[in-house]
Amino acid sequence: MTDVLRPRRSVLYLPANRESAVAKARTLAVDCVILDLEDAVQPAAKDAAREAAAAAMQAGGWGGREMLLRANGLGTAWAAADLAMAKAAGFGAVVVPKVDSVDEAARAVEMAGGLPVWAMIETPRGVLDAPAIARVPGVVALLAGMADLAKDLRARPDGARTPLLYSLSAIVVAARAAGVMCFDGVFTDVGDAAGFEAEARQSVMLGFDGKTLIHPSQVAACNLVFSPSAEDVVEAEGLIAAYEAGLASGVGVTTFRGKMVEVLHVEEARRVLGLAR
Ligand SMILES: CC(C)(COP(=O)(O)OP(=O)(O)OC[C@H]1O[C@@H](n2cnc3c(N)ncnc32)[C@H](O)[C@@H]1OP(=O)(O)O)[C@@H](O)C(=O)NCCC(=O)NCCSC(=O)C[C@H](O)C(=O)O
Ligand SMILES: [Mg+2]
Repeated sequence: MTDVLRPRRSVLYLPANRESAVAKARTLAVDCVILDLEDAVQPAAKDAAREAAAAAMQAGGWGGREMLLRANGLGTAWAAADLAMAKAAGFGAVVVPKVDSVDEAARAVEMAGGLPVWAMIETPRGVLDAPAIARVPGVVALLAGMADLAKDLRARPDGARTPLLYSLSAIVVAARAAGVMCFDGVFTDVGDAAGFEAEARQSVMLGFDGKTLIHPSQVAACNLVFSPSAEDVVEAEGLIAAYEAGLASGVGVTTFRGKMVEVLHVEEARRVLGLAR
């Protein structure tokens, strides 16, 4: 069972075998850490990286950060050992790349041995099957992999990610329909702070719960953009108070700051307050 009100704004990837990054991640204000064994680790280093990931977990020092392992794809020779280690070493969940179908999602859940699965949607087929993948019991989140997806689509994303918007929204719709979480893909230009912030704001607008990151410089902006602001909290409290005043006077619909308020707005306002807390 996943705690839906636990903030998961910033989800940082790092190569499991890069010692300086592992040490740095323990000091960063990230909500989730993904030790990567897949694309950030070259084939010859896979076994050593798996050992490094286990050692990093056993050494501790991760505080309240949620710890995930990104395993290699299920079709590889490394996946079974990756997932067995994740369970044995005490990771909180596993990220499974390139999940293409319901069958593959079900296999991931089985191989994860009870650990929650965050399924990566990063192939055209994965996008089309995302609604069914998200409903597989044991899958608790969809993770957008927009670099792989753009490659497979032969898309050339602009600053507004125009050719990817269909897929990004499809991932959010699939996740929300199934009641699981969803996280946006990475922004690869680590030197472009303004570009990162703009993309993170677009993630929020699309409905994602958080964003995956690749560099410490992206953490603070991500947390800020995905946190309810002080104004959001004041707005939510005012809206709930207005709705409750309406109920007390016998009406189920009222206005707040000139806009209609119904129970659905109150539900969203309560979610915002829960997150802010
Ligand atoms: C992108 C990087 C390769 C850049 O590396 P580098 O230029 O060496 O970074 P810096 O010199 O600026 O690093 C400064 C210090 O910060 C630490 N660091 C860097 N990145 C991280 C990180 N991700 N987490 C924690 N700490 C980090 C460095 O170790 C330096 O520390 P120190 O020496 O003590 O000062 C690099 O940032 C990187 O490797 N990022 C993560 C790459 C990764 O994990 N990729 C896989 C996931 S993304 C993906 O696969 C896409 C997806 O699947 C899709 O299809 O879209
Ligand atoms: Mg990928």
